Amino acid sequence: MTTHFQDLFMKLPIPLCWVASDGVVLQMNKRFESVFGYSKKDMPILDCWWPLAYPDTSYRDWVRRTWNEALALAEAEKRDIIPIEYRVRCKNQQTVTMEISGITLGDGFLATFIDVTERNAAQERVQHLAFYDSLTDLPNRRLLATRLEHLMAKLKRSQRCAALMVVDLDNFKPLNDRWGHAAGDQVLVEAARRMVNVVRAVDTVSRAGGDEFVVLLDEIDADAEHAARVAMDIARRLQTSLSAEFELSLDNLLARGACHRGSASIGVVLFDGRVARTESLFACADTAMYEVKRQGRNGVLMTRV
Ligand SMILES: Nc1nc2c(ncn2[C@@H]2O[C@H](COP(=O)(O)OP(=O)(O)OP(=O)(O)O)[C@@H](O)[C@H]2O)c(=O)[nH]1
Repeated sequence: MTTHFQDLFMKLPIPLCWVASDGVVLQMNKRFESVFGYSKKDMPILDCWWPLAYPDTSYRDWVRRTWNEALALAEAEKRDIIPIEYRVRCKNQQTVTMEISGITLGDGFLATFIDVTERNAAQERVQHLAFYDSLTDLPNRRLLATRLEHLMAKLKRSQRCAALMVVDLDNFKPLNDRWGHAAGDQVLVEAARRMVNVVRAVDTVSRAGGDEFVVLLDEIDADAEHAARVAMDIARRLQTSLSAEFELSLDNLLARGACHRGSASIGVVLFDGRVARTESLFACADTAMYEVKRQGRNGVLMTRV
């Protein structure tokens, strides 16, 4: 390298590492050392880099294979090394996600590194916001709809029954009015936690909005009578869990020992893979739930489509 380019190489604000074809690390720039913490002392040859950067052996094998393939392709087709994302362990034990690419240079290659850790985390946050309720962290309507579609496809094959429940908390507005919105929020979060504890991991507890939740019980049984008993049993357990006292532990309320005794009205619909329109499930469960409200709240009513 001429002095001019040597200077440029060392000072460029992205990590760079130049490796010869025999695996000798010819040079890394300052940014490489500051980002990863490794210097030429740590990695005089490329073989030292792999166990440092990728301590997990199976992940390391995958990285080496994909990197070598990308490098071979770049050499064969005389073009840049295609960028691939790798999780790299730094010397300070932190892991960063890097988009690694580069160019073939001389008889070796020059690797370039772009830190995509933050970008990926932001994408995950956006993705999460699109499918989960921000208060309770439960799946939202959108994710519920997707899960219901998958379940319908499964039920068509298995010929089993499943159940959908609309769970609406009773007298939630007076709670908000008396103790404030933050206290109401706390009850919603706790109600969500309790419901999740009642159902199986394959089931879905989602928040439909306000104080209304929708619970989807995945495949229960092929025998409709037995499935109905199981669904009713779970609905009753949900009802019981929501009737237990809610402690309101907000700072300003603690002194007053505030608590809330809630209840819920639950409409259940049992169905199988023959249902043509999933909207009808929501309508049936909703109607059943409103009937419970009409009869004085705090109850469960089941219907079938
Ligand atoms: N704290 C809190 N309140 C909410 C939220 N979303 C909706 N609400 C309130 O929840 C209440 C729900 O209304 P309703 O279901 O009609 O009230 P309810 O008293 O439970 O009536 P019943 O269901 O007939 O027993 C409304 O007062 C909304 O303002 C929220 O995210 N947090």
